[in-house]
This record gives sequence, structure tokens and C-alpha cells, in this order.
Amino acid sequence: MPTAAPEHAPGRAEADGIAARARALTKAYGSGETTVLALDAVDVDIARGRFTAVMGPSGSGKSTLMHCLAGLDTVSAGQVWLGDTEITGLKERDLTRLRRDRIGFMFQSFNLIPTLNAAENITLPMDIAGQKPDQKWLDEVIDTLGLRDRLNHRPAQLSGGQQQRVACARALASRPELIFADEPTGNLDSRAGLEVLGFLRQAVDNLGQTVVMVTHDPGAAAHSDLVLFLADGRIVDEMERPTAEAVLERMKRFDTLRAPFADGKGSPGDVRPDGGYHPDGGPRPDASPEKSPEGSPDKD
Ligand SMILES: Nc1ncnc2c1ncn2[C@@H]1O[C@H](COP(=O)(O)OP(=O)(O)OP(=O)(O)O)[C@@H](O)[C@H]1O
Repeated sequence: MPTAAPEHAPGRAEADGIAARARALTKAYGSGETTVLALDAVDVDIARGRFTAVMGPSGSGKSTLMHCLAGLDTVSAGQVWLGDTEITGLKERDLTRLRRDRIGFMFQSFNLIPTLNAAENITLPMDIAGQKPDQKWLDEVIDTLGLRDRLNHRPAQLSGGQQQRVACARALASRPELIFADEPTGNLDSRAGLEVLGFLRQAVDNLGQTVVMVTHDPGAAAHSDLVLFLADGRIVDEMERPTAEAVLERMKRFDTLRAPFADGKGSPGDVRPDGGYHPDGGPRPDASPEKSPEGSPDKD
């Protein structure tokens, strides 16, 4: 992934409030001696109309944070709000509806339905919910993402980048309050990845959307307005108007703290030739769970 991100203006609704909020958010897995504290009393505000990236070493709690903020996972303690709605304590049925109606999702694997064309994939969540898309908004999304001449194509007839653009349009179609993107460029080559990041940027700048993106790639994070750094289940740092170089430097400090690499066999913060970064120094196995496309994935 090329590291240079274009200069961008902050999202247009920058000072327009908080899209999601967590207080003392704690998530533990397991019990007794085997308990893993994935999130340790996290306080976070996700600003509306901005593009926030979440970074941190493997196992630092990024996915758990995203899942708890999106109501995909229960919390062990603390509170989470989407807008003014406290989602901690909601029944599963209400959570499913809230996710469907108010949150858009993008995942590393695009999760498109192979038998449906692009247009049908884009509106599928709304069709399932029995909602009629706002055609003017949908047209704006389709044109912003450059999908107008691809609407009749099925996923197999589209490139990876085009498929992710369809997934992006699907996430945007209902004009959600918040879009969560989990490694959205993880399966794309650097050019397609850059394109998708550019569209997410446009969704924020031109369409007033709010995006939270989990990524391992400093080049991807550089497209955001703000990077939150997680380590051991806590937000330990943040960076406004990030550059890939600054994010990379910050990430290297985690590696230095974690493990001395005295054997000279490479550091955990290796930068790939394309500028992409893997905290393990090698390609990241695709461990993202399969999610259903309707914005209410089942937690496995
Ligand atoms: N279902 C689970 N059961 C037990 N432990 C879990 C579960 N899910 C996550 N964990 C643990 O919680 C911690 C945080 O995991 P999480 O997946 O949120 O990290 P991450 O920063 O997203 O990691 P990566 O970058 O490798 O995807 C890790 O120690 C992980 O092993």
C-alpha cells in the first residue's frame, strides 16, 4: 500500500457531536485463570462526520472494540452508546434492528451474494428490512463510488476493488449513522486498496458519513482524520491528521516495547515493499470471521 495519503479537509460535520461513545468498556473472555481481558475500561468518543482509524498490535483488542461498539458482542462491564441510544443492555432483537437500521459494515472479505448483481447486493439489507432506499441518496452513493456502469454485473464479473466498492455502497445505502470497516483493504492489491480508502474518505468529506476503520496498515490509517492506538485492551495514544510515516513510527514503538529482536532475523515491524505493514513481520492470515451481509452478522 503506498504510504502517501492525499491532503484532505476534515469531515464536513466535524463538530457535529458524537456518533458512538463508550465508558469504562470492559470485555473479558473466559474465566478464572484463563481470563483474557480484551478491553480494559476503555473510554472513547467517536466523532460524527469524521474518519477514525483503530490500530494496535495483534491481540490488542481492535476487533473486540469494534464489535462492542457495533453491538456485535456483549460487554463484560461498562456502557456503549450509539448516538443517544445506550446499546449495552439491549435485547438481541433490538440490537439486530439497531445494527440493521443505523450501522453499516464492511469486512475484509466482501461478503457479496454471488447470485445477485451489484445493484441487488447494494440494496439487499434494505430489501430484507422492507425499507425503500432513498433513490437520490443511492444515486449519489453509486456515482461517488463509480459503480453506475457495473450495476448489472454479478460479483464474479467484478474485480476485487469493484467488489469492495459494492460492499462500501451497501454499507452506505441506508445512510447509516456509523460505518464500521474491519480491514477493508486487507484483500485488495495496493491500487484497489487506495481506491477504496479514497471512497471512504469521500463518504466522510462529501457525504457527511462517519467511518471507523480497523487496520494494520499505516498507509490506510493515513487516510483517516484520527488514529486511536490500542495496546493490551487500552487506548494508549491517538494521532490527529496522521501520516503513514508517523503511524509507522508509533507502531514500531509497540514492537520495541514487546520484544527485543537481537537475533537479527527481522523485526516484528517489517514494512513490506509496497509500504504495507504487518506487526508480525509477515502476511497476516485472514482470520476475519464470515459475517452476513445484512449488517447484522452472527457472532460466532
Ligand atoms: N472469542 C474469544 N475468546 C477468547 N479470547 C478472545 C476471543 N476473541 C478475542 N480474544 C482475545 O482477546 C484479545 C483481543 O483480541 P482482538 O481480536 O480484539 O485483537 P485485535 O487487536 O483485533 O487482533 P488482530 O490484530 O490480531 O486481529 C486477544 O488476546 C484475543 O486472543
